[in-house]
Amino acid sequence: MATSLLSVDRINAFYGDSHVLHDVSLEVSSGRLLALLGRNGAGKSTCMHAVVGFLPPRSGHIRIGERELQGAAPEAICRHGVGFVPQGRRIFPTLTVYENLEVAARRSAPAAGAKRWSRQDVQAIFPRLKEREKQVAGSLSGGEQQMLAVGRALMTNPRVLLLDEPSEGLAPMIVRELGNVLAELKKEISILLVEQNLGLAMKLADDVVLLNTGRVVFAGTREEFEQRQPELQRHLGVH
Ligand SMILES: Nc1ncnc2c1ncn2[C@@H]1O[C@H](COP(=O)(O)OP(=O)(O)OP(=O)(O)O)[C@@H](O)[C@H]1O
Repeated sequence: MATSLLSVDRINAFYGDSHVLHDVSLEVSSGRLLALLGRNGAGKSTCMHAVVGFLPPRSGHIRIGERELQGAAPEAICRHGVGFVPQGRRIFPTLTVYENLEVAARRSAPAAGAKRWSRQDVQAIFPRLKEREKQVAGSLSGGEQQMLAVGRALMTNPRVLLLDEPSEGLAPMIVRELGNVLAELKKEISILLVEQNLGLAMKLADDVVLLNTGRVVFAGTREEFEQRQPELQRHLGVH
């Protein structure tokens, strides 16, 4: 049986008085990719923001391995091995690809169980980033910028990688290319993926959690999800 790496256990999160996540639980197992699905506004990004410490939940637990993350600051959560690629790819547009990767590098020892990533390791997964090494990041295509954003997160030596809608705004051909490199990447690291593109999510997912208005309406393997897809379709956006 796969061992749990990132565990989100019955969290409740609020924006002011607005209760957005209701007893949400999920487990990212070691070596697996979990796709977190749901319509616009279902609470997927909020769930990621809860994990990385931007919106600490009011109740529940978040653990990586044995370590409790609930209540920890975002820097500490990152140091304990949670890498985050937010929606909209935060890269430094005026720095080169090389510089973007190097400034993200963590010099301290990786968290227990994490790999130390070098720029060369990242470029082996994303050969485009080798070809474009000297180019300023702002001049890259959308797909390349997304790869760079993922590469920057890898340079922090995460144990688990959180990707928030990596395909957003990319042309279908580029999404296919991104899907191929993410398929390679998932051999190296456990991933929590938020994705509106169901085709991409199904190509990559081992496990699926489906949210509707901040509540889990399905949790299981991709195969179980696909079997129940006709009845679950109403909880998905039209993509
Ligand atoms: N900063 C905020 N302040 C108040 N409410 C917010 C804030 N951010 C999100 N919400 C609300 O929280 C709920 C969940 O939003 P969230 O962004 O997590 O959904 P999502 O599933 O990621 O959707 P999307 O695909 O549109 O990003 C929505 O009702 C949204 O309007």
